[in-house]
Amino acid sequence: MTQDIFELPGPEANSIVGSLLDFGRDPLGFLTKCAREYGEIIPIRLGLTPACILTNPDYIEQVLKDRSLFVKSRSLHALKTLLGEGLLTSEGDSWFRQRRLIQPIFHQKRIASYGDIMVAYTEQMLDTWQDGETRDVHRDMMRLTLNIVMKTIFNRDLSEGQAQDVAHALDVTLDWFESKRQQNFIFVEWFPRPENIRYRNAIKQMDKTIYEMINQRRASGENPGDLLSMLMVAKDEEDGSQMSDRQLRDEIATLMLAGHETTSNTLTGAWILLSRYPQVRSQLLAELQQVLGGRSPTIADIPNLRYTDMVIKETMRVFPPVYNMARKASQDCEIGGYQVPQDCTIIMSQWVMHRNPRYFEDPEVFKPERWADDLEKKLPRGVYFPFGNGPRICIGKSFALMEAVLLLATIAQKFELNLVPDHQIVPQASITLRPATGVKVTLKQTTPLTTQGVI
Ligand code: HEM
Repeated sequence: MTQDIFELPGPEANSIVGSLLDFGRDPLGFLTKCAREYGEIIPIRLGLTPACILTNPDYIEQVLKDRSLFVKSRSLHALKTLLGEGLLTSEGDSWFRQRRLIQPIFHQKRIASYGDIMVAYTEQMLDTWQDGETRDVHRDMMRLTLNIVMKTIFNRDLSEGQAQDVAHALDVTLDWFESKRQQNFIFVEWFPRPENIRYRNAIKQMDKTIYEMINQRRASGENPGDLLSMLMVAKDEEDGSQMSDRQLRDEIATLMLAGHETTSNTLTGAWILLSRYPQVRSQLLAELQQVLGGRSPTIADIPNLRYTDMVIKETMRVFPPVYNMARKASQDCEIGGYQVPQDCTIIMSQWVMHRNPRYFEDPEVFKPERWADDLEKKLPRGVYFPFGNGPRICIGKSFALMEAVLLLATIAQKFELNLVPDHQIVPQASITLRPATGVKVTLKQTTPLTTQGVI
C-alpha cells in the first residue's frame, strides 16, 4: 500500500490558513527551511488547498513531464486576466495547438537575426553611460530588455507612443501582481479598489494599442520580419488554420511579459555577482579580449564565448529568475510511491534545488567554472531547471540565452560595474525573483581594446 503524503512530516501550520502566511511573507526562507528540515515530499496546506513541496529531482521530472496529469496551478490562473489563453496560461488542446504554431518561430535559426538588434540597442544604452556615475543597473536592464522585446515583437522603438502605452501597462500590471501576491490573491480583481481600477484600465489601454498594431499591420501588408508578422502568418501544419486577433493579442502580451523581466533579472544578477567576485570578472574579461578584442559581439561569436555562457548559467543557478513553479494534480495520483490527492498543489523550487549541496559543491559560492565539462548534462534531470522542463519548457530559452550572452559581453567589454557599498540589495520573490529596491552600481570605463589587443 502506498503512503498518503499527509502522513509525512511537514512544518507546523496555523489551523485556519495553514502555511499561507509563512509562505507569502518569505517564500525563499520558507522553501529553504522546509527542504532543510523535512523529506523529499513535504506536505503543507495553503489556506484550504492541500499542497506539497518536492525536493527529489526524479519526482520533479515526473511532474514536469506529464502535462495531462499535472496542470498549471491556481496562482498562475490569476495571470489569465492579463494573458488570456496565451502559451503560459492555457492548457490542453488549445495550448498544444498554439505551441505547435509558435515553436518554429523560436527556432534558433529564425531568432538569429535578432542578435544584431540586441547588440545595437545595448550600445545605444552604453552611449548614455558616463565613467564614474552611479546608476540603478536593474532599472537599466529592465528598460533595455523591454526595448529589445518591443523591437523584436513589433519593430517599434520604446520612444514611440504605442510602445510606451504597452510598456506602461506592463509596469502597472507587474505592480498589481506584486500587491495581489502580498495579499495571497485573496482579493479578486473586479473589487473596486483603486489598484484594481488602475489595473483594468491599463489592460484596456494595452489591448487597444495591440489591436491597433495588428490592424495597421494587416492593412499595410508589410512583413518587417518581427515576431508579430511571424505570428500572423504562422499556419497550423495539420489543418492550415491561423491565429485569430484575440489569440494574437494573448500571445503578444505573454511574450512581452515572459520575455523581458526574466532576462533582465538574469543580467542584474550577473552584475551583482561579478562585482562580488572580481576574479570571475577578470576571467570573463580575458575571454572577451581573446574572442572579441574590443569589437561588438555577433551571434557567430557565441560558441566561442564559453566562459561568458558559464557566467550566465551560474548566475541562473544562484539567482534563478523563476524561483518556483507549481502544478495541480488533476486527479488522485502517485509521486515516488506516495499518494497525492486530486487538486493538490505541487511546488518545485529552482531556488531550493539549485542550492542543494548534494549536487553543487559550495552551493552559496559563485563559481562559473563548475559548468565546464558538461556538468549540465551530468546532473540528474530535475536538479537544474531555470527554464522549466518537459513539454512546457520555456519557448524563449534560446532567445534568452542568446540575449543574455550578447548583452553581458557588450557591456562588460566597456564598463566595470561596482556595487555601491552601502546600498542594500533585497531579493523580492514576486512572480519572478528580482531586487526589491534596485541595484546601485558605480561605472568604471574599461581600458579600450583594439582588435590587435590592449592599446
Ligand atoms: C532568462 C530568461 C528566462 C527564464 C529564466 C524563463 C523561465 C521560464 C520558465 C521556468 C518557464 C516554465 C513555466 C512553467 O512551466 O510553469 C517559462 C515558460 C515560458 N517562457 Fe520563459 N523564461 C525566460 C525567457 C523567456 C523569453 C525571452 C521568452 C519569449 C520571448 C519566454 C517565453 C516563455 C513562454 C511563452 C513560456 C510558456 C511556454 C509554454 O507553457 O508552452 N521566456 N519560462
